[in-house]
This record gives sequence, C-alpha cells and structure tokens, in this order.
Amino acid sequence: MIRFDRVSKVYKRGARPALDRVSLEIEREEFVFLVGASGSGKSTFLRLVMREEQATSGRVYVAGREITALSQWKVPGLRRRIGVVFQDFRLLPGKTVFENVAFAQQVIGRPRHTIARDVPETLELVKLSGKEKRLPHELSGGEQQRVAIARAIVNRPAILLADEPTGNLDPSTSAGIMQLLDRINRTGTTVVMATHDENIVNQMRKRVIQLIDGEVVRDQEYGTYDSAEGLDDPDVGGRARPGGAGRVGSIPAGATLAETMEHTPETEGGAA
Ligand SMILES: Nc1ncnc2c1ncn2[C@@H]1O[C@H](COP(=O)(O)OP(=O)(O)OP(=O)(O)O)[C@@H](O)[C@H]1O
Repeated sequence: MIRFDRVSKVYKRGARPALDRVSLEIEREEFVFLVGASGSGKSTFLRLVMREEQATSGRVYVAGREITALSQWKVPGLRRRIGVVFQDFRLLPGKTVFENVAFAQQVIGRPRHTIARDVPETLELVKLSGKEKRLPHELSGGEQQRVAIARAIVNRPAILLADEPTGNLDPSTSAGIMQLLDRINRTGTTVVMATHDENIVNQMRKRVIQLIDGEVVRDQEYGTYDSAEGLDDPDVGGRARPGGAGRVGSIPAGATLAETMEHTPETEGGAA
C-alpha cells in the first residue's frame, strides 16, 4: 500500500536529511506506528506519502503508483485515497459537527443524498450521534478529534495518516481515540500513526517503525517503544520484523485492544 525505496528528503541544501535513505513497505490493512523523538522525520514521512512534499531522491509508491513522478494535477486524486488527522484537530470553527464532516464530501462534489447518508453513518461510527449541531468550541478535545477522524474517513480512504492524534489529549481520552483508530483499521483501512507516546505504542502491540535522525533504526512486528532508548542500546539497529518482542508489563503479546483497555470509557464526559 505504501512503499519507500531509498527515500531521502533534504529541505535545505547542505542541511542534514530529514529522511535518510528510508526503505520500507506497509501492506494493505496494516496498522503501523511511526515513532521517534521530535525532529526524527515522522511528519516528513507522512508529508511524502500525501505528496505534500517531494522526495529529494528515491521513490515513493502509494496504492501501487509511484507518486514521486506523479504530475501535479493528479495529486488531488491521490489525496482522495488518503485521510489525515492532526494533533490540533484543524476543524472549521464556524461550522457545526455535521458541516465539518460534510465539507470533506462537498469539496469533491459528492451529491447531497450521499452526504445525507454518509455523514450520519460516520458520526455514528465515531460515537458522536446527537452532537451534529454543536460547534467545535462546544466539544471536548476528544470529541473534536472524533469529528476530525470522521471527516478524514467519510470518503472511505484506503489509508488513514495520523500525526500525533493524541498529542493534545489526556490518557483516558487518548485510549478512546486509539480504540476508534483500531476499529477503523479493522474495517480495512491502512493506518499509519506518528507518535512519541510510548504508553500508547506499548499498549497497542502493533508494528513499530522507529526513526532516529531520519533513519529507520527499528522495524518490529508487535513492537514496543522506549523513548529513552539511545543508539548505544544493542537492541536498536536490529531489524526484528517479523517476529517481535513478547510482553510488556502484564499485557500479553497479541492481546486485543479491547482486552488491554477493557475499562477505558468510550467517550469522555465534560463536553461544554
Ligand atoms: N519545511 C521545513 N523546512 C526545513 N526543515 C524542515 C521542514 N520541516 C521539517 N524540517 C526539519 O526536518 C527534520 C525532521 O522534521 P519532522 O517534522 O519530519 O520531524 P518529526 O519527527 O515529525 O518531529 P515532531 O515530532 O516535532 O513533529 C527536522 O530537523 C526539522 O527541523
């Protein structure tokens, strides 16, 4: 679904590459965490997938197409296959919940009857039914992120990219968002999430790709992440995929999110 073939990105001539000869493949329907410290290249990776930035060298393939060579007029077609969620939600403040989600369909010319069907269905999926008429400032942070997720998936993209989607949320609200992303992944959407939140990564037990200074230093199935780990750690630098680590704490490898987050409330209270 996504393939990087020796991809480098240099923003300014002479500067250290933001991504340095990255080669990897993400299969259809995978859920992948992209982890690493601030500045390690996570957002750059996501921007290259969206063709918001172009690679300096190497090739990027998305949904079977080499997008490094894609003409500019074909970029909107690529973007329709990709939903994106950000840390700061990026909702339109003057539009209601319904209108924010509907807008994603209007801009690509979906007919009114399709919008009338898809928006309520998607709001139901993200558990926001009944809040259609609220404005973003009348919602909690977790609810605003749910609207942003609804907007990202309403056109049924093949890929969902999430850049620190829980960065502004407390742990229990974050757990609800992770449950939602997991559910979306299980319906067949490939999910790539950039984060430096090791608790979330370690609870989810998904594939983990770790970047340090633009280089992939670890790619591990059912992986874990220790943000304090440095390059001197003998474990870093290994290519543990496939296979992967066994356990973290008391969570068994392969436990479902429902098992690991059994007591997490689905939605948090506190909406204005
Ligand atoms: N538009 C830009 N122009 C110049 N340099 C950039 C630009 N965007 C990113 N960089 C640089 O590229 C490197 C990687 O940045 P990137 O934003 O991809 O990292 P990140 O892992 O997403 O970090 P964060 O977690 O802070 O968002 C950094 O050194 C950053 O300063």
